[in-house]
Order: sequence, then structure tokens, then C-alpha cells
Amino acid sequence: MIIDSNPPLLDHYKALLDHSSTLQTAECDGHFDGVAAEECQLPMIDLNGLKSDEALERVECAKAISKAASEWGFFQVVNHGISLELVKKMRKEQTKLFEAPFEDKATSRLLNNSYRWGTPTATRPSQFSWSEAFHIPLTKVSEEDCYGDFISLREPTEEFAAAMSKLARSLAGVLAENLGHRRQVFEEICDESTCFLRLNRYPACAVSSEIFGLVPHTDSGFLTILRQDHVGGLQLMKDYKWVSVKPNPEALIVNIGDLFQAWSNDVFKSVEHRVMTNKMERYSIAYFLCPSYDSLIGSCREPSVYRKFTFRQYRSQVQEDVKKMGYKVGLSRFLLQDESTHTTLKAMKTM
Ligand SMILES: C=C1C[C@]23C[C@@]1(O)CC[C@H]2[C@@]12CC[C@H](O)[C@@](C)(C(=O)O1)[C@H]2[C@@H]3C(=O)O
Ligand SMILES: O=C(O)CCC(=O)C(=O)O
Ligand SMILES: [Fe+2]
Repeated sequence: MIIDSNPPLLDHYKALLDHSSTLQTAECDGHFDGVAAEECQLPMIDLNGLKSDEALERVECAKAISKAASEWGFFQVVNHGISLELVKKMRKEQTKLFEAPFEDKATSRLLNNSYRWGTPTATRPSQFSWSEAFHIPLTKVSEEDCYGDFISLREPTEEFAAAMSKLARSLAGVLAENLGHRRQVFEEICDESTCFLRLNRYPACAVSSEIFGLVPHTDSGFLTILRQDHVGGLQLMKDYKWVSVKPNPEALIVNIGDLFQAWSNDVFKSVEHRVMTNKMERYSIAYFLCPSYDSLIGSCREPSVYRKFTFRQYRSQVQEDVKKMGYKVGLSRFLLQDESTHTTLKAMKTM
């Protein structure tokens, strides 16, 4: 059996796994239904439509984006303006970074000291994340000092982050406009202070195919753009079932985050997703478009489903819940009505 020891995921989780007589996986916790998830074709949007000379084509493209954001919460885009050459350069440098010895990644203050691995707070297998990541704040992307011995990562990261940022803002603008708002509304509340790039690596996992690469969650920000490699493993909730997203080398995946769901008053959906492990390692990069900490997120329509809150309040509530309960409760914490009922239902679901 090939066990990846960088990072030392197995050493860390062994005690929890050893606890049960059989290998206790997330299935035993009721998180797997025992049926292989069906592969789905996410709505595919050709972004050339937004630049068309024909007004009708531009409108149709914008409508297709909004439809996908409200029916799926997820879609994929092609002709997004990020070249395959840049994606390949990024992958090469990302691989070099993660291949570094564990101690270097964990202790050398790399990339704003943003290295994370596994789930330190996990008390049972369903809470494991068999993965490692760097969260690079956009404000740090250009700082040479952040890169240490990995300075060749700086140039592609800078270019990649700028392109993802432009794309995320443009998509958020289209979605806002389709709800009757100004395209610039997100330009005004999103600055670089909270947006970040997350470099993910999911090591090969020979322990069980039923351990998560990344535990089920919704993203907290406005919008996420993801580049996944050819391995696959991303699954999302569609019509109360987990479905797998087929990798497409030319496409980027876009998903709505909690704050966009709140802002749109539940028109756009922040959908739960997770990453399954594989016998092959997998890489991905996600860009998170977030508002500055103190901007107030209210609903763009009345009557509002959620009370107004800032991103700072939302983040600290998520962190508090994860610390206290081991999972994120999320948006239902901020519902104006039936607050306690929703929180209880969500808690029961994740038990
Ligand atoms: C334990 C957790 C931290 C996390 C929310 C979660 O319940 C499950 C996934 C985590 C994740 C992964 C992607 C993003 O980086 C993140 C900010 C998110 O929205 O979900 C983190 C959460 C977090 O650290 O707040
Ligand atoms: O790696 C993936 O496919 C998904 C990553 C993800 O969901 C996240 O970083 O929030
Ligand atoms: Fe996510």
C-alpha cells in the first residue's frame, strides 16, 4: 500500500481510524450513501457570448449565467481569458511547492504562513480532510518575501490571480445586473483585503476511497472560481444527491458562495460540495471573491430572508461554530425567521 507521508495525514488520523474494529470511514457516519455518485454535466457557458457584437447574444449569455447560478449554484465557463499556457505554468510551480519537505511547508513562513493540512480539530473520520493547502491573500501575491525559495512561483501566481480576479468581478457584475442592480456593486465592496487564492493538493489516498479530500462545505464568499486538474473528485449536491463533476481541461468551474446567496435573497444558491480522495494525487486552485470585512451585506430584495451582517461577523461565526461543533452552520445562523428551527435542522443533518 502506498501511503503518502507528506503531510503526515495517516499518522495524524491513525488513532481515530484505529479506534473502530473495522476501518471506520465517513460511510459509517452516514455521509456516504454507498452508491457511486453519478457524473453530471455542469451548465456550460461560453463567455465569448458576453463580448458578442449582437446584443441578443450578450443578453442570452447573461441569462444562462443567472439560470445556472440559481438552479445549480455551479457552472463551468470556457473562453474565460486564462490561457492554458498560464494554467500549465502554475501547475508546474504548484507541484514544486507541494513536493517540498513537510517541515519546509509548515514552518518556513511561506506564502504569508498560510500552509494548512488535514483537519486538526477532527474527532471522527467524517471530519477528515485528506488534503493540504496554501491560502494566499491577494494583498500578498506580489510580495517577493512571501515566496522564499519558491520565487519562480511569484510571476505565474501574480498573473493568475489578476486574471481570476478580473473574471470573478465580471461574472459577479453580470449576476448583479440580472437582478436589476448596477454591475459595479461588487467592485465597490470587494477589495483585495479579503480575497484569496487557495492552492490545494489532495495526496493519493490508499486508506479508503471513502475518506474526504475536503469535507462537505459551502464557500463563504461571494463567488469562487476553480481550476481542477484531470483527476476529478469534486462533487456537489444536486436535487438532494451527490453528483461528480467531470474534469474539463478547458473549463473553469464557478460557484456561488454564501454571501451571494444572502445578497440575492436566495435567488442564487450557495451549494454544498466536497472532494473525494483518489488513488492518484490531485491538484486544484480556487480564487475566492470576498467583500471587505466591514461591508454590510444586506439583501438586494425585500422582504429580506436574512438579517444584515458584515463579512467579519460571518467569518467569526463560522470559525466559532467550527471550533465548538466541528462543522460550519453557515447562512442559517443569519435567517430572520425560524432561526432556531433551521439551525437545529442543519445540526441534525450534519450529525
Ligand atoms: C472546517 C471547515 C473550515 C471551512 C469550513 C469547514 O466547515 C469545511 C471546509 C472549510 C472551507 C474550505 C474552503 C474555504 O477555504 C473555506 C474558507 C470555506 O468556505 O470552507 C474553509 C472554511 C473555513 O476555514 O472557514
Ligand atoms: O479542489 C476542489 O475541487 C474544490 C476545492 C474547494 O471546494 C475549496 O477550496 O473551497
Ligand atoms: Fe469550496
